[in-house]
Amino acid sequence: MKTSIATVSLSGDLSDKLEAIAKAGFDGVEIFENDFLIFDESPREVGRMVRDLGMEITLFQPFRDFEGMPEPLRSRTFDRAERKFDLMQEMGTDLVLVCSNVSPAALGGLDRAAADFHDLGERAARRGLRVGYEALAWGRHIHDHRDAWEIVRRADHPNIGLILDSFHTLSRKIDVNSIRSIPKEKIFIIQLADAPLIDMDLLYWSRHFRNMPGEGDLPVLDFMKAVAATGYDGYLSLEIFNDQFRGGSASAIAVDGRRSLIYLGDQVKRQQPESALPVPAMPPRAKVEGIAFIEFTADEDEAAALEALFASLGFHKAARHKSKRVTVFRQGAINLVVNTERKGFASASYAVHGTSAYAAGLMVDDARAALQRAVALGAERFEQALDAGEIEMPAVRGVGGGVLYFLDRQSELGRIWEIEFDAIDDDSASRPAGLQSIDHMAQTMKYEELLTWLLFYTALVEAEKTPMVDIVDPSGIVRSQVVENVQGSLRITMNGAENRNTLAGRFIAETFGSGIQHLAFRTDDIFATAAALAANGFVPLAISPNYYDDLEARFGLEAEFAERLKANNILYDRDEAGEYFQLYSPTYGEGLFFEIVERRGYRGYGAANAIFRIAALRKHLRPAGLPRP
Ligand SMILES: O=C(O)c1ccc(O)c(O)c1
Ligand SMILES: [Mg+2]
Repeated sequence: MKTSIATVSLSGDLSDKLEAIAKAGFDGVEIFENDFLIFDESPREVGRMVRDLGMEITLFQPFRDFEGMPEPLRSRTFDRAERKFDLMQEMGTDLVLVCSNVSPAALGGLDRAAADFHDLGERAARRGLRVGYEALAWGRHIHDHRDAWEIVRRADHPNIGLILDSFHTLSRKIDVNSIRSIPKEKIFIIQLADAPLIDMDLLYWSRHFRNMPGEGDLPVLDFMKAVAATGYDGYLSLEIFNDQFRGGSASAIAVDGRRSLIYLGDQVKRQQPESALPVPAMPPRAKVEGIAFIEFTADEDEAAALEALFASLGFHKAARHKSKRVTVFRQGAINLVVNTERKGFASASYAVHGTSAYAAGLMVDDARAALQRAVALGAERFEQALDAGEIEMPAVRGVGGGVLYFLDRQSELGRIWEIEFDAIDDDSASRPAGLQSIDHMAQTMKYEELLTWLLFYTALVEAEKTPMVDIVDPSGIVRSQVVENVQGSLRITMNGAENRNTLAGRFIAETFGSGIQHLAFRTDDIFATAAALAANGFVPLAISPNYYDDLEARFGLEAEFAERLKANNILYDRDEAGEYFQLYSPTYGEGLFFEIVERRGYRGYGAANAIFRIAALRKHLRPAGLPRP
């Protein structure tokens, strides 16, 4: 599959952009005129830079306000085109994108536009160049690819073709099936972009909010399936106008971009196996049975404190690693691993982030296939030296530089606890509290990283995103996005902090990076669990009594039931599907905390309760600015 991206999609100057694009593995690049105009090198030099990086220039763009001009503007427009043709020949590209005219001077009429394109095609042919016509969603006369295609068809010139851009077609909700009958050789290139659904002016939406296929809400896959049905096998080229991407890391955005195209191609190939799109073969998205373990890194003192907390939550010390300072705490299907090694990656993570949950293990259908897919999608493989008797566990780098491991039941990985660990008898007095499994894992990150990890997870494993919700923190907004599978066996909540004053923002600042901020454990009986926890000496996060008065009124709860919730500091939510109960621990260290939930049919995450939980958790933070104890 040939991949390309428009330089406008990334931050930096042209040479920074080109380097990031090449490094991410793209085959081609669209040179956006402004990126060239503000750059000091000659067109010839730009062409050389692109080719030295092993890429080609897929097209030069945009050429604006061309078709339908009255004289004398028409002649001037053709002169302007000749100047750009000179430039293209120096750069070494044969394709220019002409976007539909937005000028008030433009005259309508498909035949007039077709005649203009025929003439332009003659001029282009003399130089061996090609012209692709794209309908902008806000074009003055032409704003629908069906009209643009009709103009190209009537222009009837081999050097004139159509450029389809998913944003322009999908933002206007134009039926994508109209693409299927276009001859593939008349489609000169495909531009791709997604966008979140926001009700706003089309031009503004397009210029500021586009994102990578799969990151937004537009049916880009349907668009791409229609394109593939024509037999199209050329470049897929990203054109992403996005304010945040322009200010972000060019290399990170480029990696996301290439991942989005590979994932899109993969979906097309699976749903339309007969399509000609040359997509790299890779295993399907991994099926996740659950989160098999979470691994913490800590020093000896903090490990002891964590251990005491785990004991109060009803975990028992279950196994010790045969050769490493690694202990497993278990309850139900939950494995919490504490690593106090002084060498290796756990130790390096501790040095950077302090006590933290730096790794997670997913139980999947085929761990090695999951790794293969992750690598095909451009994920960074994680490997470290093994001791004798250790099993190699497939892994990639995840959020905040942490590690995401893959286990399965079909290989020895499913017996990791028996193979690498010795079972131990726990001598503590704590009793199980009915915690069954990890309901969800909450990862906190900067807002700019949300789309990256959303795409990472959804491209890699069988899981989908749910709509973004705003969480109100007394010090700002945190955006929350969920990735979950239909079975509910994988639930990841990602919180994107916009500033460092929110609880989430502080977590990132204090632990020097993104990571797992909390784990939610599932119980089948929240009240029995609360009683068992109390017997173990667990002190829950205290919730304001005012919350319970409001709750009683809001849901029409029985006074006795509301009183019971209040007595146990349990938060409550309800929707059409059922009821939800939440109980929290205070924060540990720099903002790490635990949650216990019971779901009675409910599928959400208690977003309405977040403000109460955050306000309560904040009381446990040490004042900002004080050094770590
Ligand atoms: O916003 C624009 O003007 C613009 C220009 C060129 C394109 O290919 C496009 O999709 C949009
Ligand atoms: Mg475009």
